[in-house]
Amino acid sequence: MAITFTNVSFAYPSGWRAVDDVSFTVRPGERLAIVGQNGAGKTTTVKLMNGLLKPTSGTVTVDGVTTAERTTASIAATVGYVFQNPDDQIFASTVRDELEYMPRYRKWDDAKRDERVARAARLGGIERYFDSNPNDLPLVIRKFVAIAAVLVGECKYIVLDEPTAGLDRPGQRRLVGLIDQLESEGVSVVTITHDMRFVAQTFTRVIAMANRHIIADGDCASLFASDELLRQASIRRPELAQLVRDLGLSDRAYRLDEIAALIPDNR
Ligand SMILES: Nc1ncnc2c1ncn2[C@@H]1O[C@H](COP(=O)(O)OP(=O)(O)OP(=O)(O)O)[C@@H](O)[C@H]1O
Repeated sequence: MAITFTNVSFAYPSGWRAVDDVSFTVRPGERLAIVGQNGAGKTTTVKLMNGLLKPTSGTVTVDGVTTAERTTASIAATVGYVFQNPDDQIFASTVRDELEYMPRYRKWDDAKRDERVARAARLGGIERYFDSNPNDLPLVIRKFVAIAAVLVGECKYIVLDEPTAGLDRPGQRRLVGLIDQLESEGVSVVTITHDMRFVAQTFTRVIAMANRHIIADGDCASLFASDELLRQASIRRPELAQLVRDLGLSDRAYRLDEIAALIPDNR
């Protein structure tokens, strides 16, 4: 059980090759951040995961079945995709209708619908907005409506495109809590992000992309330790990692607890 890319390339109809010979696997319950310069191919890569795009060459399999043989709607039951801009996703005139769309489409019975909708709304912290028109809600809440609408489904893999963009601190905390909860349930979370603080706090595995290719796939410490990889991917090292490096304490520490342990006790 996994999402597996094997030598995947993708060219848009214009002929522009956006992803070139990419191979990697996303395992159940894993959390993975995909980072890299603008135009590196990150969004194209995650759209290949849920069949929004199909490879031009190579194969993408979801739990053993190639996406080329499945409809996007059927893959979406396994791989959920939350758009960067909630307004590209939300279409219903109340939050309740938005969350109940999928159960209706899948013809779930009322008990299952109510249970899944209530859970998703609780995870997204949006219960009190059920009867609101999403257009009347602030961006932070709309982002959680979009996430909750995907969580209603029983996806084993969830893709979040730039989830922290536009989020305030409480929103970021809620997002991290939600990712923790999904991990505990064995759901994989794949995130595209430019927010290196979020990556450092929330992810252990990170894929860096540059110029259509994967240039690194491993732990955050290894990526943050390499000036060359950061340069190629146009990524800035998180402030804490840079600070401990400048102080000569460590090349690999980047989390507060690790850094605290490195500081000599001067009392
Ligand atoms: N529909 C399209 N038709 C043609 N080219 C496209 C299309 N969508 C994206 N591209 C091009 O493919 C390349 C990769 O785009 P992609 O959106 O995957 O990059 P990205 O890494 O997600 O970038 P960003 O961080 O800016 O979102 C870019 O050069 C982009 O201009």
